[in-house]
Amino acid sequence: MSNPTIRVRGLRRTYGTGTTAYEAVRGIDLDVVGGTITALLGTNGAGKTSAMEVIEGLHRPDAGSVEVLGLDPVADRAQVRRRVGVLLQDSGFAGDLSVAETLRMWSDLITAPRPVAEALELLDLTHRGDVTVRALSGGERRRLDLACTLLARPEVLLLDEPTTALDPESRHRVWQLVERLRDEGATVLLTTHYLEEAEALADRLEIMHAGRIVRSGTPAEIAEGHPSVIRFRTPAQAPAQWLSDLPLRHAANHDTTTLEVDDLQGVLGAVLDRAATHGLRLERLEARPASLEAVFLSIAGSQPLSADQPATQPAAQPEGATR
Ligand SMILES: Nc1ncnc2c1ncn2[C@@H]1O[C@H](COP(=O)(O)OP(=O)(O)OP(=O)(O)O)[C@@H](O)[C@H]1O
Repeated sequence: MSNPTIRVRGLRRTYGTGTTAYEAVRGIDLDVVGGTITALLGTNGAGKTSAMEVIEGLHRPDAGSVEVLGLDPVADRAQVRRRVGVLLQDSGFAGDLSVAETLRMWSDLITAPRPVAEALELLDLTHRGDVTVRALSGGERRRLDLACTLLARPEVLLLDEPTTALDPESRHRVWQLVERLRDEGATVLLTTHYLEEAEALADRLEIMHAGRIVRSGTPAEIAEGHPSVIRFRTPAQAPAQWLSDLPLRHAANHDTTTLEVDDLQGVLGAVLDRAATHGLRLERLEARPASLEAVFLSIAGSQPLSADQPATQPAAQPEGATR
């Protein structure tokens, strides 16, 4: 295999020093092959942004190494900047410039930029070109962020939560755009909290928990071995034990019947046959294959700390509050 476009080995990042030191990234290895999309997923506070910031060259690693396009993102910053597009979680724009002016200002800094009109069109912002940045919605501002990132036609895209704050339609469009850029040859590493999108669109997933990568692989490889789920409203007239001889991993039977199964098609067929035989209507019937959600629940429920970790931990935080 040729060298990966992004190569990370033994990456560690610590905040603070001495007794207040906290190691947010605890030795991760990561390869992103050229022309693919990798999604870095994780529980809240897992260390995704802390790792991305080192890969982006905003911080030096405390240990380990990062190479992007064979270059060191800090030491070779000037070369890396020309070839790598970075989308941070928050970026500052001058609120009183218009959308088109903002893009023109950025494009003046770039050799051979993508035309501003094309960048506006890619992010569905053409009709907002004359609006001041201050007047944009959160989702439009995020799209402007991404438009600025794409001006330089980067070979590598490092995107920290590109679809956060977007409505479902815009999210869908951004994912289509990211896929298209990948198909044109770009290499993409992104973080996201949207598991279904990552599952459907990323070539490879890396799941972080408590500073480490705990699962890696294609979406199918990662979901493998986790149960599929059949769910329906429990029919009032169902005879006792009508499903008890089916090969179920687990069954919960309250107002809603939830069956965890390995053979989704086989068990679903048997359930439908029996419902027909007993004249039962299965309201709100759903059948879902093994999903990342199940993997996530099993990771989030696992012990977060192991013996070799430092004793100092940050105070408990509300969901989503990382800084
Ligand atoms: N500047 C900082 N000083 C101290 N601790 C920090 C700092 N930034 C992040 N942390 C801690 O490092 C850990 C990892 O944070 P990070 O933002 O990298 O996680 P994340 O996976 O991106 O989380 P989320 O999905 O919630 O955005 C968290 O426990 C966070 O509180």
